[in-house]
Amino acid sequence: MEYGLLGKKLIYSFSPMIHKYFGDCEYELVECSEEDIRLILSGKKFKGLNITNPYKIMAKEYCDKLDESARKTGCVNTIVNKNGSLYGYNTDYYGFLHMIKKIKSIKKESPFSIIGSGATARMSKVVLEDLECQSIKIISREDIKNHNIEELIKDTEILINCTPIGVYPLVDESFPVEIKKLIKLKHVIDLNYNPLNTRLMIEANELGCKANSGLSMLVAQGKKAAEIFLGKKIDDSLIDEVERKIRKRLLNIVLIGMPGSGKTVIGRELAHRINREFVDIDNCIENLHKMTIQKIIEKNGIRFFRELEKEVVREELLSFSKVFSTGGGVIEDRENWRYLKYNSQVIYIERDLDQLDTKGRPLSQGGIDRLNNIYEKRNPIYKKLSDYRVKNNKSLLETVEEIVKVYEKNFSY
Ligand SMILES: Nc1ncnc2c1ncn2[C@@H]1O[C@H](COP(=O)(O)OP(=O)(O)OP(=O)(O)O)[C@@H](O)[C@H]1O
Ligand SMILES: O=C(O)C1=C[C@@H](O)[C@@H](O)[C@H](O)C1
Ligand SMILES: [Mg+2]
Repeated sequence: MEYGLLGKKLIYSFSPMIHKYFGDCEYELVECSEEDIRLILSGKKFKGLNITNPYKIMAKEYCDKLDESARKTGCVNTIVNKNGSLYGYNTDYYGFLHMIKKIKSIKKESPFSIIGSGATARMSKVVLEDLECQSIKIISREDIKNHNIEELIKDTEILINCTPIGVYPLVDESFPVEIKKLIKLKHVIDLNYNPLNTRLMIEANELGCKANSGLSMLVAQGKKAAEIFLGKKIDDSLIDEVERKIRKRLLNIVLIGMPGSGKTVIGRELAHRINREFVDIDNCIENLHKMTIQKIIEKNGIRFFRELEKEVVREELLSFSKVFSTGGGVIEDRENWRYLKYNSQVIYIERDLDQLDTKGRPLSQGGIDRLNNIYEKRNPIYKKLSDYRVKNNKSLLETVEEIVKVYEKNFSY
């Protein structure tokens, strides 16, 4: 192995993609036990490594020299092999520093709470101290179990999650601090990045707080690691560019809206136009159950159908880089709401009610009054869940073109 990442569980990692952008080097993901990692580090048959959880503290033992970031944090996430001598760094330190400096609304006077007690929590504390932040509380999982934590950290304005809670595939794991009780909370930084919007971030947004994921830190630490691996300077401006590229490449586009509004035909054409895979959730349900939606509902009832739909939504919407069309009723089940947000930008397709196609759609039967009823109930939810709204009262190709423009302009945010 030349370059790569060692850690216990790595299926969620974006590091190979990041190192492709910065160094275009062979970069492998290697899941290791502690014994494996000790053998790899002592064998020294590599050029450069990143180390992730839970081995960042242990990795320090194998380094002949540590830079300041590694010394101060007591953790190593980057090791370069120079003629048999191992040099250890903590590029997370630089990545987090870069990220925090970019968020203009964060002030050093703000009360911070760091949740976690591992290497990431240690590193975050050192960065905040170096930035002369005045109030930093560190809360471990033990503290959460033993105290009324929301009372203890009630002044928190900025909360930083340094635990892996909510990381793919356990995306639904709920955060142990009830953030709605933190009435001064303004900003949540979740240092996880897969899914792109974590449950904690989605809940923070619902409370009106700002939320950032760890993607910006991950890219910035990757840039620093690439510089160390390759022994060359990489311009800082590339950090934002790579982050934008990654977001644009990974974010799904999910189309929601009334039954018969054009989600499937638009989705198919859009995917073709921007060269992405297209997935129609209704079509997945039909394939899974080997029956048309109409038949499934006639035979087993709407409840049964909604359960199948939820199963498929969960399976499909944690992937990346696709265009999805959904069934009009996907928003009826609140548990699907988060799934629409985890890795996607949601576009509400709006078409005049008298233009909606009702053929073969059992729930749309009963004329315009029936459609009006459905619309009154669902329209506020479609609006609430969507990032963009696009009217489909023009030709199909014009509607698709409008969505392509939204995608080109906004998807990297
Ligand atoms: N802009 C448009 N111009 C002409 N026909 C359109 C337009 N948009 C949609 N249609 C037609 O409306 C019908 C319904 O479209 P489609 O099946 O894509 O809707 P849908 O939103 O996916 O419905 P469902 O919620 O039932 O899955 C199709 O026959 C489609 O060709
Ligand atoms: O998830 C990842 O790919 C990584 C996470 C952090 O631990 C980083 O320190 C590491 O370099 C890469
Ligand atoms: Mg459809």
